[in-house]
Amino acid sequence: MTPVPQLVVHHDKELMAQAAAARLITKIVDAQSARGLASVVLTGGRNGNALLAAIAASPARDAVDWSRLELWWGDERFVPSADPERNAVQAADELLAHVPLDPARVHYMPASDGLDGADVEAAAERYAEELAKAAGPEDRTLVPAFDVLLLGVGPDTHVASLFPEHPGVRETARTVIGVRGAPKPPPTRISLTLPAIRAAREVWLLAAGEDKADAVALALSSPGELQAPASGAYGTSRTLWLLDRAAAAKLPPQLYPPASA
Ligand SMILES: O=C1O[C@H](COP(=O)(O)O)[C@@H](O)[C@H](O)[C@H]1O
Repeated sequence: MTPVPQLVVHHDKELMAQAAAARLITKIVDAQSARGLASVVLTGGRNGNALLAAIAASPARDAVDWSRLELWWGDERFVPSADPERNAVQAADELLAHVPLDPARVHYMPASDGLDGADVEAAAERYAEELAKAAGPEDRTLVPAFDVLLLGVGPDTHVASLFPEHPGVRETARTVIGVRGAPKPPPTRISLTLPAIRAAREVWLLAAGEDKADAVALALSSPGELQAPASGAYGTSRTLWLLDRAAAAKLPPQLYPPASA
């Protein structure tokens, strides 16, 4: 059964990033205590980067055993590996370059100067194979049951690189796709699909700022994932929307959580 989304509304985007960082640190520490390893899927975008920066600034980051963290990406801009537009380059600037990760556990999506060159479909297939190898027999799909999968919500309700009415949002067979002609630049990207996203134990959707208010209201009024891809993103045990007041401003009153800080 699809878990009902839970909403937490913070006062502003800075507080939202700090609270999300505290939440993610705790989640990673708990997963490492329970299973030895934790796995997190990172997002790009302003809110995802603010969350990483807040982790970097938190003294509690030292509670994480960074060498026992598997990192994946939900999407990537298909540009050369050192291009500042890459989500991975931005994540390195904000956090990854400042913590002692095990490089073998950091699963970058391919870049356009990688083994497949400019062939984005082959690059997507390569990432799908890497995910499939990591999926254990206990996983019911071709991707691991990630502890937390982060998604920034775009102002048009896109998540990862799945855009409204775009072919990728209809994909049901593959776990990773090449995206061409994305409405947001750069046009060529790699993305997890909705079935891959839904293999995560917990999916956390991040949206802050007034430019996200329409998207949040639309996605949470269930118009369907074709029109609002964010509405099709949920986890097997929890779906959490982390918002600030500006992004929650257009939610219908029955959805607005009463006791958010
Ligand atoms: O292009 C992308 O945009 C979305 C949302 O970004 P935001 O800056 O509007 O929050 C992001 O989630 C995705 O990973 C990224 O590739």
